[in-house]
Amino acid sequence: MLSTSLVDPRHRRRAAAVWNAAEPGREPRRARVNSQMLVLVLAGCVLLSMISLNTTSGAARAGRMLKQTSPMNQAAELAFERSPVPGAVVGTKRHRKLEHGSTLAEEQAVLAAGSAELDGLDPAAAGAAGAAEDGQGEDDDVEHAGTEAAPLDETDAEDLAEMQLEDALVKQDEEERAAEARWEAAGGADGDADSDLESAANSRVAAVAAAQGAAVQAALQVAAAAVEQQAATEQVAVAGEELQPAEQQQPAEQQQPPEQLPAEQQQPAEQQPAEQQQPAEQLPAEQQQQAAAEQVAAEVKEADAQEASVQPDAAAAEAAAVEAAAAAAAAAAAAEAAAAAAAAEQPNVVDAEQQQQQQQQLQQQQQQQQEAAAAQVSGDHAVAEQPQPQEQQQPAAAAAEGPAAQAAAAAAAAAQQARAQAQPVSGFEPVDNATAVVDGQLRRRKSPYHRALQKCETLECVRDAGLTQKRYPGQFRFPHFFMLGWQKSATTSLFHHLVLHPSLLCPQEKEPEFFTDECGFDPLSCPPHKQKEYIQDILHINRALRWNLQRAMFEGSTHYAREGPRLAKGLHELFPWAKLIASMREPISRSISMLAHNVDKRSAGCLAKHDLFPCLERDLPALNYTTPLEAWLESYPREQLLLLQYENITHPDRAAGSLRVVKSFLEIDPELPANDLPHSNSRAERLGQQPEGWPIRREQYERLVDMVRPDAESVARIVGEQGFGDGKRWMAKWEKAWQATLNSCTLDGDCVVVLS
Ligand SMILES: Nc1ncnc2c1ncn2[C@@H]1O[C@H](COP(=O)(O)OS(=O)(=O)O)[C@@H](OP(=O)(O)O)[C@H]1O
Repeated sequence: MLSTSLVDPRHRRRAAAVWNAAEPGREPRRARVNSQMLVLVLAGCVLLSMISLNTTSGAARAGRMLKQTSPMNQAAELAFERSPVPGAVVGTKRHRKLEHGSTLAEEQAVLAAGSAELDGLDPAAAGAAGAAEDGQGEDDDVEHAGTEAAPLDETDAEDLAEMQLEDALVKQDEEERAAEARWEAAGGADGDADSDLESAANSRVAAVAAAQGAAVQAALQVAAAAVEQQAATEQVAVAGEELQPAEQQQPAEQQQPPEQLPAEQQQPAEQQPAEQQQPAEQLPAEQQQQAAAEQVAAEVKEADAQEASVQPDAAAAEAAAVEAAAAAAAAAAAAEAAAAAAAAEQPNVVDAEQQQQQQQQLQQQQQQQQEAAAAQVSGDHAVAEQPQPQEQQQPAAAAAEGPAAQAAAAAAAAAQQARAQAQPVSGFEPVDNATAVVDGQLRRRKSPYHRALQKCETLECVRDAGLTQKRYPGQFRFPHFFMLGWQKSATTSLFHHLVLHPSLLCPQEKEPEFFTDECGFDPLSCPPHKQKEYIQDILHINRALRWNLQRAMFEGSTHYAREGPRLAKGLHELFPWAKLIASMREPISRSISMLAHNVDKRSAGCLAKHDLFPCLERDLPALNYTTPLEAWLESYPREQLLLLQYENITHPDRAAGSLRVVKSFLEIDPELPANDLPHSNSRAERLGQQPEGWPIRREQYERLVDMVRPDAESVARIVGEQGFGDGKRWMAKWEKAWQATLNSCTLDGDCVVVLS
């Protein structure tokens, strides 16, 4: 207003007239005043122009910074966005400034002098609001003025606005922190509660995530276990083809007992819940994963309502899967241990024979399925007599065809041998046991066989259940096997070893002799109360049922072996599935051991008088092996009988291998318990200080040998013919025992009896 009045010429003339009229003679002083006022007006115009420029440019800079640093100030940001001032104008100015090369410190030093003009200006509000309220024309003026003004001035204005905006932002942060502190002080409890809720929510999320993770892990483990089991099953199938299990050689009605049926065939569908009809380990891996994923989804959904239930379910699934993996790993470890043990004992003659037998099994798979196993027990395989497996013959044949063919054949033979060593010796299939462990349903649910056995009080019932009812994998028939004898052939030691096995249950006593002494050799005609007593008290059926038949019950009565002609048929009618174990000892030694066994009876005089011959001559004919052995072989399939040789299983270097063969035959882990045969029931225990040293005349002993030799040779023949082992080596063991006594004889013919 002032500047306008002073500059206008009409106002200036009117003011001069008034001034001159009122005070004549003031003309020179008035001229000076006028010139001074003109200078002041011009200075005011320049100042106004600068103020206008600073305000507009500051608004642009403030809006840009607000956009970058304070998204919360939406009003200022919106104003900045609507303003056409920033963009090219500000950018052009900034670009131009950089071309000048001025630093921020130089600009701030220049700005410091005039910063007082803008103190108190709120750039966020005034600048942005001003830019929003200003018209396009004014913006054009700013643009024009900016380009004409010194670049340093424009930059100074921007930086000043930026500094002020930073101060404003610091102030805003301080205010927010103060507000936060006030809010916390006033609502701490609520804050804690929220924190707790958040923590709880996080915990729940974490729990669900953990459940998901555990279940997924369980699914993966189940899938891995299934894959592993499938591989193991295929391996067993290969072994079955190679070793030809005994069951495959059984008569038609026995060739596929329930335990060999697929699980889904063993259990009628209508008798099983859906989830039990196809146990998890029998599902394809993909289905298991899908099922596990569905379970996870259900569990996560359920977690909202019942959070705690998720973890146990997932943990149970994981535990089951881990158990499965552990069982599979244990089975694999057992197989490896067996292979390693076999490899470690290679220098041993028996183990070398075992390996040869395994090779022979591979070669003779279509004819003599367990010949090698029995031969291992007998330890009578002559290396020179071993027919070469085909795989070993191939390299020799290939030698003529060139080194490459020979190498290939050798590699094949080595692979075959390695595979044979990796396989269980015979019978024992870890997969079956692993399956039994993996299938958690087995422990919670009774098989039809189990339910049928529960009701049995008669032998006929037990037989019918064993023949007709479905069993789960891993369940043994009841009873599983018999130790038939023969007496004084280390049967007690073997019994003591077997009862320690985790898959076996101990009967009431070692030698109940039930069928020979209680039932007149006809089990099914036995009085009902005795049958019930046998089932419940001797064989402890309830104990077997408590173990869900996953532990096998057996019985060992050494009279059974010799009573083969009267007992074998009846026992087979009753328990056609039973496995039979028999051990034979050199007959003269056995007879002397029998005398020691009956030292408090009629044989006391024989030993006391040191006159063995009459007693042995009396007893030996009754100790015939051949007739009862043939009786057992007539009634039972060869594959269900394991024939041991005492001299082999009691040999310190061969006992372990023999025990493995026994347990493999029984389809239980051959490595448990540790394969050390105890020495039980020795004549030393009975006779005290005189367990041996009985004199005998050479001709007497030779006569005894002549008495037993035909039976011995007959046994050796059966051993060879039936594939129990090498008959000649069998016979050689007994010949060696006889020769030991004959070697003790003096030139006068006085000998000392040496027992095997
Ligand atoms: N590990 C070991 N090493 C060597 N000898 C052993 C071993 N275990 C048992 N035996 C001998 O076997 C004889 C006892 O056999 P049994 O237990 O079958 O006798 S019984 O029929 O059950 O009474 C008995 O033979 P004698 O001593 O000659 O009487 C035992 O000493």
